[in-house]
Amino acid sequence: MERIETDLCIIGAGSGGLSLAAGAVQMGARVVLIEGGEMGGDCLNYGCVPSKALIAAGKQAHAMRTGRTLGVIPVHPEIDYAAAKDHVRQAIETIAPHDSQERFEGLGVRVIRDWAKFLSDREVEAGETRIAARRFVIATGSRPFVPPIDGLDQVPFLTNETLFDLRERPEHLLILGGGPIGMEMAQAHIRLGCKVTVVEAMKALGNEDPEMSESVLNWLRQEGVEILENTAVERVSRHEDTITLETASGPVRGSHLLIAAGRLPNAEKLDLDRAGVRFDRRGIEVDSGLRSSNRRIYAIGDVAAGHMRFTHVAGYHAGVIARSILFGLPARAGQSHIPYAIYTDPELAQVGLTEAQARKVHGPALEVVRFAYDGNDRAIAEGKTEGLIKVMVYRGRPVGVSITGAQAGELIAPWALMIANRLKMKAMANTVLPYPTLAEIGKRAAGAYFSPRLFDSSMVKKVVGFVQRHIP
Ligand SMILES: Cc1cc2nc3c(=O)[nH]c(=O)nc-3n(C[C@H](O)[C@H](O)[C@H](O)COP(=O)(O)OP(=O)(O)OC[C@H]3O[C@@H](n4cnc5c(N)ncnc54)[C@H](O)[C@@H]3O)c2cc1C
Ligand SMILES: NC(=O)c1ccc[n+]([C@@H]2O[C@H](COP(=O)([O-])OP(=O)(O)OC[C@H]3O[C@@H](n4cnc5c(N)ncnc54)[C@H](O)[C@@H]3O)[C@@H](O)[C@H]2O)c1
Repeated sequence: MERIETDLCIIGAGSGGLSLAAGAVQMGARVVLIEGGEMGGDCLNYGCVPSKALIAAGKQAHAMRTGRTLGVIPVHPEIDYAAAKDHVRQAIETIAPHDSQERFEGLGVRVIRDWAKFLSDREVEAGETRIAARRFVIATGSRPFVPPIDGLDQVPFLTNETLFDLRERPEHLLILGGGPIGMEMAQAHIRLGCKVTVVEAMKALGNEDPEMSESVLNWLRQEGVEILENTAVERVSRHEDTITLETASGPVRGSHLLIAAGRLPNAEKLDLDRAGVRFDRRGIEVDSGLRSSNRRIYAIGDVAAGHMRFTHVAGYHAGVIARSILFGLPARAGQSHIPYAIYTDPELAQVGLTEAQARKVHGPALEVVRFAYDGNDRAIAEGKTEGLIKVMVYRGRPVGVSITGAQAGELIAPWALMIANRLKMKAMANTVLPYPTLAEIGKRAAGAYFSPRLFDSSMVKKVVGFVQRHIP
């Protein structure tokens, strides 16, 4: 048994753990990084990267089937599903060196490839190594939640951990769960020539502003995705090549089943009770500085309870605790400035409060300004006029922005900057943007905020009248 003493021991080499390890070692800390599975975690191997690569393949197929309004005669593309998966693999392999053991060892990190568990609040064991550290960081991520449905254990099903290895094209993909994973994969698969049915127990994209999610769901339905909402699955069975989901409104049949019903934190196997770290089904309990119930042990990313589960959040958490661990400075992780996007087509992006949340917090003083894509020249030129931005403004500052439409994930960026830096709406209105760009949609929303103040104001009219009459 090898024994190591170090400044910082990080468990999990995914989005959070890798960011922290790279930063900490380059700032002079001795760092041990423990990874039991694949370097790069969920995002690289089973999440963001493969899903976005498959979405790109679907987009390409969709472009070939559409375009008549632009004068391009649509064709029926021949889909090679296995080759699309080759593209997925290629994308992962291209990015993998950046997250690799070799790269981190090159930076000076001691990387241990095994599963870690706590022996006490000062010591962790991983395979044949015991690590004592001044601080521990748990960055073990999450895994798919598989609901306890009668018969499911007898039926082969896919999750995000196996879907991207599937090489035969599903004839009819059933998706249990209409969250971001379910809807992104539904659209990618319908575009790659599968039939797709989503069965959602409550409301699909139910965490989003309903006006925004409805627009995305309508689009998906138009493309042929069947979305059954408020539909509970009572039993699952398989007969030969057919999987059947029994629901109150009748059976739903398909050839493959993807479970996308939410996530569970990877916490149980860490023997956290030995370290005095409290956790529950939502994850490891953390304070505003991401410290667990044991102040020497932090939790970041998907495993931290109550925080949004995104790659950029895990990276942000790494930055927050680096300040506290490396410099002993106070640091807290906020949520109100965190943007995200759902990469359906059209995309859905959000930062800060939705309209309903903002109305609850700010009451009648809240102003909501809107601008539709069909008023943007670039959107018209490209035939992408489906979409909307809504900006929730309180006392001259945006407190939330929702966008659906082409490139919503890109268009949310300046609003994330505005909210993170508490900029006022005039910062957006004062910005000059190139014409014709979709980015002007944001500026037009800021214009919609100022227009009534400028154009409906008797004071403004008086001042202008005075200047015109009296100033030579
Ligand atoms: C299909 C899908 C699509 C997604 N798309 C996006 C997207 O487009 N944009 C976005 O921002 N987010 C997306 N996400 C979410 C994103 O992947 C996660 O939020 C992110 O990976 C969380 O990072 P993390 O560091 O907390 O965990 P992970 O990246 O999952 O890393 C955790 C690591 O810890 C390791 N580990 C676990 N237990 C132990 C142990 N006991 N010992 C040693 N190692 C251990 C695991 O093997 C894993 O490698 C997606 C997720 C999925 C599933
Ligand atoms: N673009 C992105 O950034 C992106 C993409 C994919 C995933 N993610 C991350 O991964 C996380 C997980 O995504 P997800 O879609 O699995 O989770 P989710 O929790 O957002 O959605 C799961 C859905 O499944 C439904 N559900 C649960 N049990 C069910 C059942 N028995 N039958 C039918 N429906 C059921 C829920 O009502 C919910 O709508 C997200 O929260 C997000 O943070 C991000």
